[in-house]
Amino acid sequence: MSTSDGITAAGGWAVITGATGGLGASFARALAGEGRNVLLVGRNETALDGLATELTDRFRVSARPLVADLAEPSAVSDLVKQLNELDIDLLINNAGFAQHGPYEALDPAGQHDQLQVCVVALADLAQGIAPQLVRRGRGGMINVASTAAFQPTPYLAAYAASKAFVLSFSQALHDELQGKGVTVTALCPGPVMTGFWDQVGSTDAAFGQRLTADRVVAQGLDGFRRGQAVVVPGWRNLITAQANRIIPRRLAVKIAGLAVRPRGRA
Ligand SMILES: NC(=O)C1=CN([C@@H]2O[C@H](COP(=O)(O)OP(=O)(O)OC[C@H]3O[C@@H](n4cnc5c(N)ncnc54)[C@H](OP(=O)(O)O)[C@@H]3O)[C@@H](O)[C@H]2O)C=CC1
Ligand SMILES: CC(=O)[C@H](N)C(=O)O
Repeated sequence: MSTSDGITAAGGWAVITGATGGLGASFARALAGEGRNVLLVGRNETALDGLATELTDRFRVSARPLVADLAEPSAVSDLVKQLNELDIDLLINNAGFAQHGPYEALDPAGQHDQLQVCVVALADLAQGIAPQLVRRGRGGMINVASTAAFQPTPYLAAYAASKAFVLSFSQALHDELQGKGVTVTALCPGPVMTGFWDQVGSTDAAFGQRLTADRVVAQGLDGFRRGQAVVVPGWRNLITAQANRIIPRRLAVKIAGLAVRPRGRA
């Protein structure tokens, strides 16, 4: 059985990082609902087990939980080895989190982990599976960036920079791999009310058009199937992203900082 994007439903696996909730769980449900086998990666074993059971029962697919802390370089290299023992068609590089606030007040270990998860692990996983995608000449990856990728963002400085990396990296890979039958898409959501914001601790930085996780995922998968390099769900988010490419960068930074500044703090 083969789906419209050429990804084999029977046998081929989709790997979803950050599958324990939010966008990742929504990707897992959408893909399993199409008959894909799914490998669910995250740290919360109970949540992964629960989702794997749900997907197996509902959709009669294989759903495997895989516990890994992507802030740990050795866990990422172990994961790459495991991925190469499977027939992977699709990588959803989704795990990530943000720290918000005045830079000097942010937890240094958290900042370091944020870069490990959002940048280093994402790039290592992409490179880990690229050879098998190219060898087969089909499938691809969706790398989850953000509307924060389009401009430097005060109070989300490292997070926005990490998402700018994801956007640039994905656009470059898209160009390299499209001639080899492999699609790479950067998905750039605006605010989605997931556990992400509980982890951030406030919604002060939730700037832009709010959409549900299911809608963001549906648009991401649709854009991927159309071979798009970049998907920005929501027309208002798309206009803001485009405007930030046109206006002077200094002005874009100022506006972003005003939009997401911590309320009630300096
Ligand atoms: N929500 C939003 O407004 C937006 C989100 N995004 C991006 O979307 C992606 C998904 O976020 P969202 O679903 O909203 O947030 P959630 O907090 O709901 O999900 C984040 C996922 O990332 C996983 N994760 C975090 N740290 C690690 C780690 N060290 N190792 C392994 N997995 C980890 C979490 O799993 P666990 O805790 O089990 O490890 C969880 O499954 C992120 O990359 C985020 O930056 C982009 C734009 C807007
Ligand atoms: C500031 C935002 O809402 C952004 N899309 C994100 O959190 O990644």
